[in-house]
Amino acid sequence: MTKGSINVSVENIFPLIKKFLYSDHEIFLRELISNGTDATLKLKHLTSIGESKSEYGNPQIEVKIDKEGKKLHIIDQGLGMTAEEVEKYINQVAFSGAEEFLDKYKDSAQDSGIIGHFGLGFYSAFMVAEKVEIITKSHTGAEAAHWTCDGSPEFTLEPSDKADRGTEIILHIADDSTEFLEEQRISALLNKYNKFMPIPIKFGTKEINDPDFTPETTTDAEGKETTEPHKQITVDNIINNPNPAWTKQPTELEAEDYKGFYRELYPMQFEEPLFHIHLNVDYPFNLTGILYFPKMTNDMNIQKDKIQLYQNQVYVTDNVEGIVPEFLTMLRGVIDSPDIPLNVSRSYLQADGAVKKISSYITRKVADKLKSLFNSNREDFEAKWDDIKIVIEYGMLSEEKFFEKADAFALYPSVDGKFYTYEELYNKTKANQTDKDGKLVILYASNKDQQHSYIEAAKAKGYEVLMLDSPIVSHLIQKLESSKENISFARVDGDHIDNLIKKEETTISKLTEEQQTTLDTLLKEVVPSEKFTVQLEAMDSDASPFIITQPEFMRRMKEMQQTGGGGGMNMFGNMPEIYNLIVNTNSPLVGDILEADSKEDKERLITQSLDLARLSQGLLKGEELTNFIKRSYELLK
Ligand SMILES: Nc1ncnc2c1ncn2[C@@H]1O[C@H](COP(=O)(O)OP(=O)(O)OP(=O)(O)O)[C@@H](O)[C@H]1O
Repeated sequence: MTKGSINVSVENIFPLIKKFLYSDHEIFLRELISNGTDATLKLKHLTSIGESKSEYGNPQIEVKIDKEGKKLHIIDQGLGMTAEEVEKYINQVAFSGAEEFLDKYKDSAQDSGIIGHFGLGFYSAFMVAEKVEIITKSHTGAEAAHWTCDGSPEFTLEPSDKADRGTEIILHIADDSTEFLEEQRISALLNKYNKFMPIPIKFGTKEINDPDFTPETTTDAEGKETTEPHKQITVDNIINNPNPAWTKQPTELEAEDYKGFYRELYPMQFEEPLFHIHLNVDYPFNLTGILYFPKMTNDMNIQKDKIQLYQNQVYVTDNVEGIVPEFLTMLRGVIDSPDIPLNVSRSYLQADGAVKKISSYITRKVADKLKSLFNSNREDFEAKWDDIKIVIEYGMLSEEKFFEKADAFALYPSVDGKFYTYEELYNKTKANQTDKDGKLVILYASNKDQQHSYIEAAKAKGYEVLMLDSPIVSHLIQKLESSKENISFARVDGDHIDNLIKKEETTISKLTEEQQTTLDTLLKEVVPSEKFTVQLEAMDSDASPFIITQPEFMRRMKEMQQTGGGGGMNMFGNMPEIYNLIVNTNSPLVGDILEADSKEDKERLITQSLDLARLSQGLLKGEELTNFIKRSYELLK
């Protein structure tokens, strides 16, 4: 037996490991299973190139709980270690790794974004164990070795009679970590970290129906049929799928396979994804993965953190911030890359060149996929638009490259259910909706019911009205206005239609200057000035007499503030709601107001008309609405 002291400068490293890695104790299992997987894959490689005489076979990794003995076993059939290798890799190399890790992250240990992202390896076992044993037999056939360490720098190393190739790690679970002797806890951990690892992982056994057994049906004397019960057999409970869909080539997979994998990833999700994007690149970095577009609501916040990040099929995190462009964090799926540095902070990640390349590759790939979906089946794409627009619009706002590419597939639906690309929209509206200054005005609505009368007024002029209702639409409009030449967007209820798209011809007012002054004075007496800015306009005589509008600029700034961004524009959020009241001086009703006999009658007509205008904008509520209805009944008498 060899006794020795692990060569460390810290007197006793284990309490430190425990203390600093407190929040992430559970990762020990992932680390040990990863080591077993590495050892197995290394052996596979050696046997394939003839460097090992050992028979590779069908190796698996077994996790076993010994509740009474308070032990947890992790057993692999990988290449194993000789006593010299244990001495070298465990006593010297691994330990210096652990020591270095602690040295580096002692101060930032609170940042659990760092901890748990590898680097600690074998010694993470001491986070949960008071004593650890390694019993290992090398594939070379050398005598097996038995290493024991109780958490102090002292260890023992002696020969063992282990006959079969591979390594068994035995953790004597510490009193404060007995949760790791619970089957459910281990099962949940395996499911979280090891669900897609490349070597089968056995955790206990399970009963299944024997697939080779066909139950016989017998008929008794009375003609009654009885079928034998199914025969149950006990099989290994393999907790992982060693060949998940993303590790395969897209050509090997059918649509059904992608859907199946989605269900495997999100067993609690009953809705099917809309479509998938298979990522597969090996130069200048390695990355595979499958991203899914789920059905999306207009709520942007609740759906993040669904993309899982793996490194060589080992689960790392579901926080892919910085690696996946933000707008795509609303998607689901997996990304697997050995090239993403994991034991560094998030801010470093964002500055890392390789990571930036990965992020822009993903953006490009998503844009290409969307374009091809649009080109190959436009009808289907249009049908899905409502569910995907939030991601696309958000992407257009946040990634310039995506904005450029999205021109080919971003859609602008009309209130009549037609869908235009930007180019189509431009060509369709250019002739009719260009104003006298040569600017194209694109009209839109956000609510078909509320803005019905305004939409109708625009349509009566032959204008096209878009239906734009996602929460970030004001940001998107702002972006489009600044990137496209000579266009502006106007919501249909922003002003009277003739003011939204100003043409040369002006309608002449029927009222004299004097009558207009009288009207203006009258209106100002009745209409509360803190709520409405009165504006006299000579319009078609059959257009509405009173119209309430909200200026585009003000409304948009307020909306942008509500959905974030907008820098220091907080002032808009605090501004009271103020509307324009447009009075059509050519309307017969306005003539009637001027000619009414008494001042009382004049005021009554104004109040009634104002209330009707407010009603059509959904602004008449509460007591004012009650009074309006009362007054209207009076008029009918
Ligand atoms: N189950 C095992 N079978 C064979 N060798 C092993 C096994 N576990 C550990 N080793 C050896 O011990 C070394 C140190 O392991 P450790 O987990 O500390 O670091 P690592 O696996 O090299 O890196 P990482 O920090 O990413 O885990 C390994 O590189 C390997 O040579």
